[in-house]
Parts: sequence; structure tokens; C-alpha cells
Amino acid sequence: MVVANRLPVDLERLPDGTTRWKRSPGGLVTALEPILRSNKGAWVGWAGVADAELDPVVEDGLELYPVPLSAGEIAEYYEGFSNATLWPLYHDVIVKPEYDRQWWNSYVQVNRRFAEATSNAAAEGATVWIQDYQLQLVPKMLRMLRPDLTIGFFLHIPFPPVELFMQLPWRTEIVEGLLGADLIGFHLPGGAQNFLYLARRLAGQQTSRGTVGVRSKLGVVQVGFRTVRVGAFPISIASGVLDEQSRRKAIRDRAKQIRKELGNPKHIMLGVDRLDYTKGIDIRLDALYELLQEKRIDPEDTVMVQLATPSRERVESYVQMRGSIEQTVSRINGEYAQVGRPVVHYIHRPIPRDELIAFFVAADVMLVTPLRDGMNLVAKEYVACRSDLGGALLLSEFTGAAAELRQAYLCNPHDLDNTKDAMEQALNQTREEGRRRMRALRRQVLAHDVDRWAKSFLEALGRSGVAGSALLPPTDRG
Ligand SMILES: Nc1ncnc2c1ncn2[C@@H]1O[C@H](COP(=O)(O)OP(=O)(O)O)[C@@H](O)[C@H]1O
Ligand SMILES: O=P(O)(O)OC[C@H]1O[C@H](O[C@H]2O[C@H](CO)[C@@H](O)[C@H](O)[C@H]2O)[C@H](O)[C@@H](O)[C@@H]1O
Repeated sequence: MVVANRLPVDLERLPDGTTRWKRSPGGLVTALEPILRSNKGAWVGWAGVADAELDPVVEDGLELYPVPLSAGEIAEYYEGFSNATLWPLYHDVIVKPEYDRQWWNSYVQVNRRFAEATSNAAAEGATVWIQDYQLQLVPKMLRMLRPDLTIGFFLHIPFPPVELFMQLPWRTEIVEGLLGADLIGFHLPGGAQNFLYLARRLAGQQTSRGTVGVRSKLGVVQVGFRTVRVGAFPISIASGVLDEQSRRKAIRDRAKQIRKELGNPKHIMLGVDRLDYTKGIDIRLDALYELLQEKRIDPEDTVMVQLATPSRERVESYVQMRGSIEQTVSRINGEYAQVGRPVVHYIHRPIPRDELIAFFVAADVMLVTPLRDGMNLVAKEYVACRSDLGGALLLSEFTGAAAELRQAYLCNPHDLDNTKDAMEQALNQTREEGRRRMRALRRQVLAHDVDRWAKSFLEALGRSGVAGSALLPPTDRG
């Protein structure tokens, strides 16, 4: 059973009063949904709208257990504590986190509701896998309600260093909440080690002190008679499926058509992100603008496409960022576009999956420039779609993905000159250099897919708790 803030589908209320389910945004859903669906698992989460009291439903083989949130709780627990306190704090304080006691109370209340909903839905001795920063108190709450369960927790965003985490007025409660799990997973060893240090310092527990490996050398926290394990499990995508989809004739034809619709430029650069200030969309636009000013990029033969899914639209920092990105797009087009030929194409809507794959196939340079990102699945999706060994990946060093995708054009997004140089290099790579890099990137992404991620976590959980193997793919059950 997976427990996450969001269900894999959002309930959409249509103007005629009817409703329908649509895919939820973000990488957590991209990664987990195919695994749970093929294993006929259950998912506890919010349906994405206010005050929806919904019965459990079975959707395409997946049991969904909706947890209701009121409009006030969406403002305080989701937009407030989760996304205006924890999100910026865990992402290097790119914007200033707000510490509000009422938001914290709401976070506790909603975490309790998720724990109760899970406790009611889980079978005796089940394995429960709790996801992400919105639900860090659930492991402890659930353990108190249901000591028979095996409980895993995975954090999809970075876990910050002690100097930042110590700002949080409720820091001890969060660490103790997480310690209710049998296994706590992070994308990178650094996050696991930050947590081990804080478990010693804030919760006063004994911990291992050796370095944590990737899918190996787990850390250990002794909590009374219980042993909590802590490890690094970098998430991935269903890379084989994406590879296969991207080879289809319809997708390749659509990619050619996209190129034509863009005016058959020499270079297409592509950005694909939730519209989030962590993603560095402003930085890639600034880099493009300066390269145009310096005549290192020719607006006659280069276009950039930015596909941006709306995200957390009522949080103030997101409102401000959207305004400033849209201004920069206008400035670049105002100075460099021709009639009918913008330099930057900006689409502020989610794009259907097949269309997105066609964009990946069409793009010569993929721009992934976050200031901080837990993993970034877009980088891996692009690589999985390039069986032709074409294209180049510009990748920020501050993404989790950079630890694995070393043959990308790596850049420091805090250093605009460095980012510009890397962008220029990626645009002007030779065919041989591009193929060499892409071959190595694909080897990594195709060998380390999301099934491997889930299997490595659940096997470690199986060794930590009592029933971890129950969620493994049928062929791997012992
Ligand atoms: N404009 C868009 N339209 C459709 N899907 C998108 C769009 N932007 C991002 N996505 C999808 O959302 C997911 C984003 O995952 P990731 O890069 O890990 O970041 P995050 O989870 O922080 O949004 C990917 O699967 C990506 O393909
Ligand atoms: O649910 P939202 O508030 O709309 O946000 C969408 C998701 O964003 C975050 O995704 C993270 O998970 C990805 C997969 O592990 C990872 O690649 C990325 O770096 C993270 O930012 C968030 O963590 C999810 O909880 C949200 O659902």
C-alpha cells in the first residue's frame, strides 16, 4: 500500500457539474504509478480538490483510498506548511521559508488523518510505503495505531544539511515522526547522512557512523528495541517502456512535424518542468538572452520551447516567479523574434504524454537547470527517448540525477557564465561527441529503471520489517 499526499489521479470538476479523473502532476506519480498498477496495489491520497468526500474506488486495477482535505487545510497544510515552509527549507532556502504555528497544527492534523485512513485500509501485517515531505509524521502515528505493519518511508526531495534543518521550530517532531518507519529512503547518500546526524543530535538516538552507499551500506538508528535503517535509493523512470514508445512511427512523425512547425530551425532547445522556482527556468532564459546579446546564438536558427505545467498557483513565491519568467520570455521575443517566428515558445499547460515524448525526440538540447532538485526525472526521460543517440543534455550539478548522469553537459546554475558556456557547448557538439555521451547516458538510464528502484527499496524493507516482499513484482516474491 502506497500513501502519498496526492493520488495518481486528480478529480476534475467540469462546468456541467460532472467529474472525471486526470493524471496528477509531478515525478512522484510518474515513478510510482506504473509499479503499483502492475502489482494491483492500493494507494491512499488526496484527490486534488477541496472538500471531496469520496468512497474508495478501483481505477484500472488500482485501489484508491481518497483522503479529504478542506479548503482551509489545503491553504495551511498543503500550500502553507508543505510548500511554503518545508519545500523551500529542504531546497537550500532558495526562497525564505515561513514558520507559522497554525500551518504546523494543520500539518499534524492532516498527517493524523492519513495515518488513520491507512490504518483502516491496511490488511493485517501489510507493507505500507509512505511518500514524501508532506507526510513525515505518518510513520510514527501509524506505528502507534498498527504495530503489525511494516513501514517504509521515501523522501523525494533533498534532505537538508543540519545548518538549515535546525531553523525549523518543529525539527525534533519531524525527526521522531520519520523514525516510526522501519526503513527511511533518500535519493542520495548525502541526504541519508544528514538524517543520521540529526537523529543523534535531535532525537538522542544511537546511530551508525560509517558512510552510506547507493543501494548498499545502510545506516542504522537504534530506537529502543527497534532498528531503523536509513539508505540511498535513487529513483528512476520506466525507461524501457519510454524507449519503446519513443521508437513508434507516429511519435517520430510527430517529432518531424514539430520541427517543421517551429520553422525547421538548426537547433531546438527544450525545457519541461512544473513551473517551480527550484527548476531554474529563469536561469536558462537569462543564459539564452545573454548568448543572443553576445551573438553567440543566432535567433535565425535557434528556438527554445518551454513546456511548463502550472504548479502551486496560489503560493506567493510561485505567483512572483511566474510573472518574472513571463516577462523574460516577452523581453527575449520582443528583441529577437520575427513575425510568426518567436525565439521562445512558452506553453503554460500540461502536455499529453505522447506529445511530450515527441518533443523529447525533436529536441537537440534538453535544458535541465534546477538550483536544487531531489532527482529530476525529466533528464532521465529525455535520455530514454533518444535511441537515435541524438541530442544533448544540459544538466545542473544540483539535481540528484547529476550523480548518475555524468556524461551530460554539467553546469552550475548559480554561475551564469558557466551555464552559458555549457549551453553553447551542447549546442555545438560534434555528432560523434554527442553519440558518445548519449550512449553512456542511455546505458545508465536503461539499466537503472524504476522497477529496480522499487525492488531495491522493498528488498531492504523486507529485511528490516516483517512483510516487505509483499509489494515486490510477482516474479520476485520469495
Ligand atoms: N509541461 C508538462 N506537461 C506534461 N508533463 C510534464 C510537464 N512538465 C513536467 N512533466 C512531467 O512531470 C514529471 C516531473 O518530474 P520531475 O522532473 O522529477 O520533477 P517534479 O516531480 O519536481 O515535478 C515528469 O514525468 C515530466 O515528464
Ligand atoms: O503534488 P504537487 O505539489 O503538485 O507537486 C508535484 C510533485 O513534486 C515533487 O516531486 C519530486 O519527486 C520526483 C520523483 O522522486 C523527483 O524527481 C523531484 O526531484 C521531486 O521534486 C514532490 O516531491 C512530490 O511530492 C509532488 O507530488
